[in-house]
Amino acid sequence: MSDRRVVVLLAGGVGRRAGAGGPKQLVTVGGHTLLEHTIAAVERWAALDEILVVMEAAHLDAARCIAARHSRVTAVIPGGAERADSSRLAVEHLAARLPGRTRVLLHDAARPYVTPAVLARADAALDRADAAVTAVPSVDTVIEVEAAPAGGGSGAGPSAGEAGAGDGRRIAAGTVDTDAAPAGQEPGRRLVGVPPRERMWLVQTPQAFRLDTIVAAHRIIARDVAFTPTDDGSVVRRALPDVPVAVVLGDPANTKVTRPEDLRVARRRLAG
Ligand SMILES: Nc1ccn([C@@H]2O[C@H](COP(=O)(O)OP(=O)(O)OP(=O)(O)O)[C@@H](O)[C@H]2O)c(=O)n1
Ligand SMILES: C[C@](O)(CO)[C@H](O)COP(=O)(O)O
Repeated sequence: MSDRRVVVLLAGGVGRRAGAGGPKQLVTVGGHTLLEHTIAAVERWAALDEILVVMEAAHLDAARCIAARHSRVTAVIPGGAERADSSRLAVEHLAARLPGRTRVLLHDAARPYVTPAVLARADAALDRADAAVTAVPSVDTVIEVEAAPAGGGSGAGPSAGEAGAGDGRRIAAGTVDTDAAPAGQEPGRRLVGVPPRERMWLVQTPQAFRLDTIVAAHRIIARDVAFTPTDDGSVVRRALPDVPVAVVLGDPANTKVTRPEDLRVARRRLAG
């Protein structure tokens, strides 16, 4: 019998950056909520067995109402405070009833443009690895930045390619939020490093794992309070350094709805 394939849709965020006044996954775009668009996109993958939805706790009823129209959604469970908490709750929920060999694809509900081809590529990677992420090569040069010293200091920072000052004030990946400051009032930042572009890929979801691997990894990092992962591949990398995390080609079109402009684009891309 072939392995069961479960897609976990992570919809446990509150959507602060999208500025929609509530979780963006419940915003209606082209006649359907973003969550429904993502469920429908995942349902187009022929190999799918089931979908588990993780929803922000205050909006469980709305998600369950949506799920009732999709027979392959088997449960809607509450998420946690951080994305990694939502992932951990999801995989623990699955581990309570499914074998360790189950193929689990964790996917952002905020990525409604996912295609069957990308889901299939992530899934196929599990034939040769226990963990795999989808990613695309960066077409832009990636820079590392830190907050500029008070007074705007343009002082000489480390040269291109160096790791940076490491003074603890570096802006962590994922926390640089240009929406945080009104236009024209950008906080001062300076360039401290330019990693070689050919090594820079932008990680996306779906990310695919054997259930026993991702459960073990999340149990380990749940005790690692110094670690604040922004995706599940990095959870495996940190918790189980001997487990290779395969990288398979994602899709530049599989973007994440994060900011208000992404919702405007979604209205065009997901129209009728
Ligand atoms: N505690 C959390 C936080 C996020 N997510 C989900 O993970 C994906 C990426 O999260 P993000 O884009 O950060 O969404 P929000 O947390 O809603 O955004 P914000 O940080 O702007 O509040 C989304 O599908 C989101 O719903 C989750 O399941 N549980
Ligand atoms: C998992 C992810 O989509 C990979 O790019 C991303 O890290 C999610 O970030 P978010 O801040 O939870 O949207």
